Amino acid sequence: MRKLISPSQAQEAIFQMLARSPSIDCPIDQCAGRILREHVRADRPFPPFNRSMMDGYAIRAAEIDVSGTFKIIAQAPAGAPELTLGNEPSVCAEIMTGAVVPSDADCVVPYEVTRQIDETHMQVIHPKDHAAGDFIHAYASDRPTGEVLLAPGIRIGSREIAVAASCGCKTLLVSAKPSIAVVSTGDELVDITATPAAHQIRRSNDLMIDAALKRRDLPAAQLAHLPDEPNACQAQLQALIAQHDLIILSGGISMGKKDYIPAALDALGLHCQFHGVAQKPGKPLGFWSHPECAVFTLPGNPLSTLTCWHQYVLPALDHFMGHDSPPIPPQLSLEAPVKARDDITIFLPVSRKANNIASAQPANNSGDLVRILQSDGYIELPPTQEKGYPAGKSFDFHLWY
Ligand SMILES: Nc1nc2c(c(=O)[nH]1)N[C@H]1C(S)=C(S)[C@@H](COP(=O)(O)OP(=O)(O)OC[C@H]3O[C@@H](n4cnc5c(N)ncnc54)[C@H](O)[C@@H]3O)O[C@H]1N2
Ligand code: MOO
Repeated sequence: MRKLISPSQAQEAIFQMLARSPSIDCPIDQCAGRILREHVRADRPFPPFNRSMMDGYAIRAAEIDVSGTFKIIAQAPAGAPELTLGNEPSVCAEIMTGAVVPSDADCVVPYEVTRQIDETHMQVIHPKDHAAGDFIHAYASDRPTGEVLLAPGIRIGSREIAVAASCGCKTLLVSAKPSIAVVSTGDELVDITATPAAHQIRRSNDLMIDAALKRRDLPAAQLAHLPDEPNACQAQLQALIAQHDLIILSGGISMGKKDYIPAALDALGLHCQFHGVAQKPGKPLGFWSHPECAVFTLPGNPLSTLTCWHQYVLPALDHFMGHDSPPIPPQLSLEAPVKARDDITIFLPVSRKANNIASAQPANNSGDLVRILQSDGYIELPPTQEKGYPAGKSFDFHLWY
């Protein structure tokens, strides 16, 4: 490990070195969850005509007299071109929701507030209750033609799909998904299909990372396992670096005699941006870069891997994809006093209770992956000379994926 840097310096270093994903055209029905890389402008006004908001009658408001009676002279269904009421006074058109309001009408009166007199006449029950503009979604009142409706960098959800579809976008320019390899290391680890011997454990970090990536719609292109043997480890890493944009590796990066990863990455010509962060868990976190590939080395203890994935890899993926305005983390306030450190940041697992209260759920240590089940996420406790924080103090909360 090198000189420890702070969590914010680590994040800054990652953002500075990480390239941007290229943009690709994507069919609109496959864009949900992706990051937009173009401006989408209104190709016509929103709405493109005076749209009736109710089923009822289109009238001229100034013609409502004490009798409230109108002659029905036309039908204006949705999907029919604009019509006019003409010169005859006190006439109306029967109109449907979504239909174009006749050019010389200015008010829509819903059926519920009228009474049908006969086949061709209706009466407005309370004549004084209606005015010009009622129940008309006016032409261009939402947005004029040419206005930017969607800007680059946003995550596309159902609302954005609806707006883009309304503008006639069959495809959208979005960030290409990176090819990601998730890599585990360590001779003590066996595949879940194998029965572990007494000295072995089943591999779980790789599946944990892949599951979190899948929730972000970025499944790993490859899961690989490296042996604790320097030459094989370096050769396999070289092949992985050649094939993928990002590598998320867990384990083999602290100070053990068989922690070969840092030396292998150095030997392969990658540049170590940092190795060692003043935080717990996750102190041996590292980041190596190369023009075509970036490697996150997450400490192998499961809670360290999980926390570092959330704190560093997830924002880095957003940055890589061009999504630069991730949501501001909610603040939770401590239910009871907690211990902190004066030299390092603590990421403390907590459960989220009503009224945004954080209840500490510390693990036994960062190898305890079962206790994490009782937490909903973690809060970030910066270093403090007091070595603790009182009940009621608020901190950024990050939900587990
Ligand atoms: N002398 C020092 N020793 C250690 C330091 C240190 O600063 N000085 N840091 C400690 C910290 S903090 C952590 S965290 C760990 C991280 O070590 P590594 O990244 O080298 O991880 P390993 O030693 O390979 O594994 C640690 C632990 O996690 C288990 N593990 C690893 N990968 C997986 C996986 N894919 N699935 C499930 N479990 C996994 C592994 O079996 C070990 O038990 O180093 C401390 N040591
Ligand atoms: O990074 Mo370690 O998580 O303190 O065991």
